[in-house]
Amino acid sequence: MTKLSVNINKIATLRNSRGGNVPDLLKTAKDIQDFGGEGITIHPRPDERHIRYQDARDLPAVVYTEFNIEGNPIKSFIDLVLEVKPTQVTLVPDAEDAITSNAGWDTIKHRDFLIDVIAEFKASGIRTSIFVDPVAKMVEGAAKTGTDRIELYTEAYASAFAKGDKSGINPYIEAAKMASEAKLGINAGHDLNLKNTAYFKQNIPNLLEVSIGHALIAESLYLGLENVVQMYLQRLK
Ligand SMILES: CC(=O)[C@@H](O)[C@H](O)COP(=O)(O)O
Ligand SMILES: NCC(=O)COP(=O)(O)O
Repeated sequence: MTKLSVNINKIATLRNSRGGNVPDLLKTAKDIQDFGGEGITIHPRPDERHIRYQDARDLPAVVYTEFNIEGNPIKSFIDLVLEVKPTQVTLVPDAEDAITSNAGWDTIKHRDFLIDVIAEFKASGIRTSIFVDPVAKMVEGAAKTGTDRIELYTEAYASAFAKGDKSGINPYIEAAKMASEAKLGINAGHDLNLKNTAYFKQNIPNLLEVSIGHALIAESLYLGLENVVQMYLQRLK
């Protein structure tokens, strides 16, 4: 069983673009779960361009499924996660100015740092996951950090799939096998969408969770557009 955790960063992007509270992030999180979503993911970035730290504090009041907070474990992020105590924290090594996450951890270079941070989160009862590329050495390194899970960074798979190249799944199959042997749980995310998610799931049997945001929100716009245009036309008759 693979859980769908919906990343709501883009709802916050839209809200912040106008000030005010439209769309309402908390209501959206509640509705997503009422519609069957099995988790809510947020990725507060240091510049708070979409999710604000206050959103992370407010969301537990409405999140009744799994709450996953992703981010680079700088001090303010660590303090926030320890205060909010989500179900899971996913550590992502992104630079402050990155447009989006663009690489997994070097789990060899940063092993000691990861060991310390992961121990701190686990001592607070928070499940840990670390974002990694599907590279054998990085999965091996992850297993030595004490993390509960890894999140496989799926951008390379998604980009190959979009070009019709299904062999992009192969490194993920190998990485997932290694992770399972090392008793690591497997999550995945980044650029998954309605076209490429089923094939990924079919090939990664132990996939515990996917977090999907950018495409899911864009697809929701496309799939809802006809209905809403028609509703406006009704009001203008
Ligand atoms: C960790 C990851 O894969 C990202 O996809 C991220 O959570 C999305 O962040 P943005 O919404 O800021 O692009
Ligand atoms: N961890 C990945 C995530 O939360 C969403 O990534 P994306 O679907 O916005 O690319």
